Amino acid sequence: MLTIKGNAKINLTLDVLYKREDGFHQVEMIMQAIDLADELRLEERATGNISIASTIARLPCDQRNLAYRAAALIKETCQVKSGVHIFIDKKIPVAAGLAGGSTDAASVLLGLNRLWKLGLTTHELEQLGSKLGSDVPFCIKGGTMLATGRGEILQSLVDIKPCFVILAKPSVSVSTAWVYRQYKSQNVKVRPNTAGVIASLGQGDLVGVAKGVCNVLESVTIPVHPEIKRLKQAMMQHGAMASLMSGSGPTVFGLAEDQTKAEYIAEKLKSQCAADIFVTKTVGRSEEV
Ligand SMILES: C[C@](O)(CO)[C@H](O)COP(=O)(O)OP(=O)(O)OC[C@H]1O[C@@H](n2ccc(N)nc2=O)[C@H](O)[C@@H]1O
Ligand SMILES: Nc1ncnc2c1ncn2[C@@H]1O[C@H](COP(=O)(O)OP(=O)(O)OP(=O)(O)O)[C@@H](O)[C@H]1O
Repeated sequence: MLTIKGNAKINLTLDVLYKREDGFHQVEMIMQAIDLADELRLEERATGNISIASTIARLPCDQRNLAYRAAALIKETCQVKSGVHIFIDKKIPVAAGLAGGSTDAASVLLGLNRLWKLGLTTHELEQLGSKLGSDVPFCIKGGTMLATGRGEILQSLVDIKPCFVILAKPSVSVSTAWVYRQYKSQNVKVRPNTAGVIASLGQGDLVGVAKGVCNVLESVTIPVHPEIKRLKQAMMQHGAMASLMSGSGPTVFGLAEDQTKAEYIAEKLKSQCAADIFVTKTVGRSEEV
């Protein structure tokens, strides 16, 4: 038996460069692991079957679950006879822009590599992960990364100066595929200065990072769900250093230098906004096991 934690992510920047021939969009984004995490328990099964159970009733337990697909892929690739039962203690909101499914898939790849003693390198696990979804390779690596290509090509950046993260998840769900389909570059008013944010990270300049956060997918999701804009404004009004929609949305994150401030902002949001509110913090690569 093995237990493993899968961290959620936020996008500090997200730029879409162009639509590719394969239908995906070429992106450039700075991704950050956060401490909000699902916990997965993996138990080997001699029967050879893969099964899934979770704390969320509406999550599918078959091939539609990314964790199931990850187990099936690594089992087939490495010709493993054993099966596995996967229990997912779900803490990350679903369809929220926080890579909940992707991080479960990453945890299954990392966990089964250990449980089944397969000896795959991190790079090999990333390659398998990219077959499951664009965010999966980042979820395998964590920390602070520049992601390019369709999101699967990673370059380590200097870890963000540790800070607190307030998350506000409105009750709507957003489909990532739909958001990319609707994306039109002419509707984007401000694009991220990715190089500038990377320079701020390198200098340990959290204020510079906060000033630079920017996500072009807001141009699609906010017009349909204006509560995202209201949450962003409320975060700033109560003293967040920055606020932004994560990924394709709808979750909004805010950054705060200290825990007291983060909890103050969270309390204000809880009393004023219809959203699930969490306080968490950034996780650097060096802090991971
Ligand atoms: C929005 C982000 O979460 C930001 O980190 C990612 O770009 C999306 O990553 P993901 O959920 O792992 O996405 P995937 O499962 O690979 O793709 C879901 C759908 O989103 C669209 N998609 C995704 C990534 C990308 N670079 N271009 C796209 O157009 C594709 O239509 C795809 O069918
Ligand atoms: N293990 C899983 N956890 C959460 N969702 C899953 C899982 N497996 C499959 N799904 C499905 O994937 C869809 C997207 O959920 P997920 O939580 O991964 O979205 P997301 O946070 O927006 O992802 P991303 O930020 O990578 O685009 C949901 O409709 C859900 O039913």
